[in-house]
Amino acid sequence: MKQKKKSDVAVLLDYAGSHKGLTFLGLTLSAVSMLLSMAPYICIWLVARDLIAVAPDWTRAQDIAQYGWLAFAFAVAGIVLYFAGLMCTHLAAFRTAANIRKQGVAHVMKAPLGFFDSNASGLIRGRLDAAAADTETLLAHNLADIVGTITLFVSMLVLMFVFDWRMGASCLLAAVISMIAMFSMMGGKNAKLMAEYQAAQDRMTKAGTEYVRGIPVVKIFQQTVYSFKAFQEAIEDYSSKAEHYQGDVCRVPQSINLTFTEGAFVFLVPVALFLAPGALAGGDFAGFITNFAFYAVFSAIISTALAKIMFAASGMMLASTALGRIGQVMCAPELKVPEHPQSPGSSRVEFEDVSFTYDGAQTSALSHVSFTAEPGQTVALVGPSGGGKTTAASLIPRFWDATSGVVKVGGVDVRQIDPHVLMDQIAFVFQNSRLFKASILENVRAARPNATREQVLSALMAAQCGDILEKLPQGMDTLIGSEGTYLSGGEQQRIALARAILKDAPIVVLDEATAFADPENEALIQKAFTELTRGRTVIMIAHRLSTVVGADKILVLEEGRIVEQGSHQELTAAGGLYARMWADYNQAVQWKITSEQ
Ligand SMILES: Nc1ncnc2c1ncn2[C@@H]1O[C@H](COP(=O)(O)OP(=O)(O)OP(=O)(O)O)[C@@H](O)[C@H]1O
Repeated sequence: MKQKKKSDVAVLLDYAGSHKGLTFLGLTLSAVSMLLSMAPYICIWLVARDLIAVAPDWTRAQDIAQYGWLAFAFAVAGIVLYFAGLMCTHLAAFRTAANIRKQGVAHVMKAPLGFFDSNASGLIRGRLDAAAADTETLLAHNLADIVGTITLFVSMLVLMFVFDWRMGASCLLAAVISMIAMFSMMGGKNAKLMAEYQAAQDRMTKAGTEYVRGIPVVKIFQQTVYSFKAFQEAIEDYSSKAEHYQGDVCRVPQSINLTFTEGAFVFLVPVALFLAPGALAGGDFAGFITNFAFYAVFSAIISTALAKIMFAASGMMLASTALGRIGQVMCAPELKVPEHPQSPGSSRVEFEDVSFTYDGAQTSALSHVSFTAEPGQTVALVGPSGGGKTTAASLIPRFWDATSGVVKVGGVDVRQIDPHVLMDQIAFVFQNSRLFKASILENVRAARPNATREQVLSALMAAQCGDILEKLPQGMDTLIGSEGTYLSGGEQQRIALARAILKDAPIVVLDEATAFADPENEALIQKAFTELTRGRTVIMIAHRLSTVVGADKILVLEEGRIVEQGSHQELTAAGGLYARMWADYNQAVQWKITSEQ
């Protein structure tokens, strides 16, 4: 059965949780305040009625001061309740937005780590933050305005019968036409146009951001005209859509809407002129004038309420888009946690006929991969770019789960191991290991929060970071990334290695790229690698073949398959892909040495 889609307001109220009551209280106060704000108009009507009744002997109108005070009291009470209502809706809105942020972050925390690879965490946080903020206006202001306006319309229907239904109907008619014009801009086929217009606006913002981000590359390669093209196309697309929507589609309904919003009395005057002769003949001209005065003044509130509804409609759209973005975050896949977790028996890593396809990809990144890394062994993954090395390594700490086949650690399927226990078993170092904006001490200690300073220092020394500590003013207490303390790529890599050394996990997954490093750094990184991998099971993604010569086993991955495996000697003797890669590597080294001579 097709499930009925929940309205945006219902979804928001779900997020409000226990603060739902506060929202309803705020909305009730807003409705009551709208009723109170109409009372002064009735008092004005009473004053006008009494004055006209006693004219020209005004002294006989004794109750008018009393009506004046009453009007004042109602107005003040209306304002007080309005602000009290706003306070409730604001509190509820802020708490709901906080709930959205909390629930979003809690959900994202359950996502597999690989999710953050394709969805930068900053982007997720930014999206969640902005979207949560966008819902605030709806809950804090717009809903109260909508409830206030509905109250106004119901009261108008009542007032139509209390005073003069024909004049009341003329005011109501103006309001109804204005609303129809407004909704025609947003409903039907215009809703699709509006969505396209908003999508074009989104694309333009993204293209602008991309353009600004790419400025350094653009400058280096002198590609100013080319790079601006995408941004320019996005701007042109947006402006043509905006012109079409705002200019062609909205011109007429917008004009009608504004005319009737600002001139809610347009039908009142002709209706009054039409009714005047009858009132004169009927002998109650004074009553007629009084009613006219009431509706003429009352039409001012209609304009204000309609203007509020217009803002509310745009707030609804903003919140609807925001809820869509929040929904995307909430749809992040969840890492399945085993009900009866098992403990890994050793540091053996095993792939049994493992295949893996990324979400949305046409081809598999890994196909039927099987291999074993015995405790203490080093297994190197080599092969052409895109062969699946990083993917294979990512399946061990469950960045992703295998699409088919089993990845085992210590004889247990990784999906059956408690994620925390699994993480404790594995230390991983990637090419661009991220360091936090914190001290070196805290960065390294992230691996083992209860480690002492001495333990951190000894990990730093094992990772060959002595020279880094020496040149920094506060040694390992120096904050990284602030006040000019920036570390080179190779230096950052060594700090990340210290972190992995401190973790002291039995399995090490490492991406051996030394792309950042100068020869001096490279030698130090190699030493740190040796410290880190000693006595551990190591799965190493190797980019430079010199580092894999001593590996116990080398797996050559091409297009997601293991095409060769064996030791360096066996593979070079086999004369296959590895032998060709090795020959190419030596030639490149030779060429480097010759050109440096
Ligand atoms: N997050 C992702 N989403 C979709 N496809 C991906 C993703 N990451 C990698 N791929 C694809 O999976 C395949 C294997 O990529 P992988 O990064 O594992 O190769 P690799 O051997 O590590 O390459 P390199 O040596 O260049 O780092 C490639 O075709 C790649 O395009």
